[in-house]
Amino acid sequence: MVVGAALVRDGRLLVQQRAFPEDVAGLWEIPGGRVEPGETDVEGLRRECREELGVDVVVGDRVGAEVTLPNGMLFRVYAVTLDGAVEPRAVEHRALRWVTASELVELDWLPADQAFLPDLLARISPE
Ligand SMILES: Nc1nc2c([nH]c(=O)n2[C@H]2C[C@H](O)[C@@H](COP(=O)(O)OP(=O)(O)OP(=O)(O)O)O2)c(=O)[nH]1
Repeated sequence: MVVGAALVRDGRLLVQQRAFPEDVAGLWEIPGGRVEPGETDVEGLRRECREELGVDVVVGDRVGAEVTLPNGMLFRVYAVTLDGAVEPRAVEHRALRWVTASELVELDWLPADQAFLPDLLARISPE
């Protein structure tokens, strides 16, 4: 299971640019990662947000449908909010951006993410 965070603030979604592995470096994704054995989705997503962004989050409702990744893993997205005043920073990634709806559709996304872009767009207030 892979979990992803849909973090929207002031009508913008937080996205991050992968630095590795080489075949996907430069592509954009939402924060998250693999759920470890013994973790719930919520625990895994909170851990990944601490590791990748250096922030605590509150995990809310599911966003969109589950997607099957090319490696066979399931990918689930959850709405999250920041828990505290710490600003997210790119710990493991090349860059972070808060994007509007029109910027979101222009990014080079990891291929699997195309499936839930409409659900992410629906979470961003119209410009
Ligand atoms: N975090 C994240 N992973 C995604 C997205 N879309 C997508 O296909 N993936 C895939 C890439 C990887 O195969 C898998 C999770 O990758 P990851 O590198 O973030 O997870 P992780 O931190 O647990 O990885 P690892 O270093 O332990 O291998 O999910 C996305 O939007 N966000």
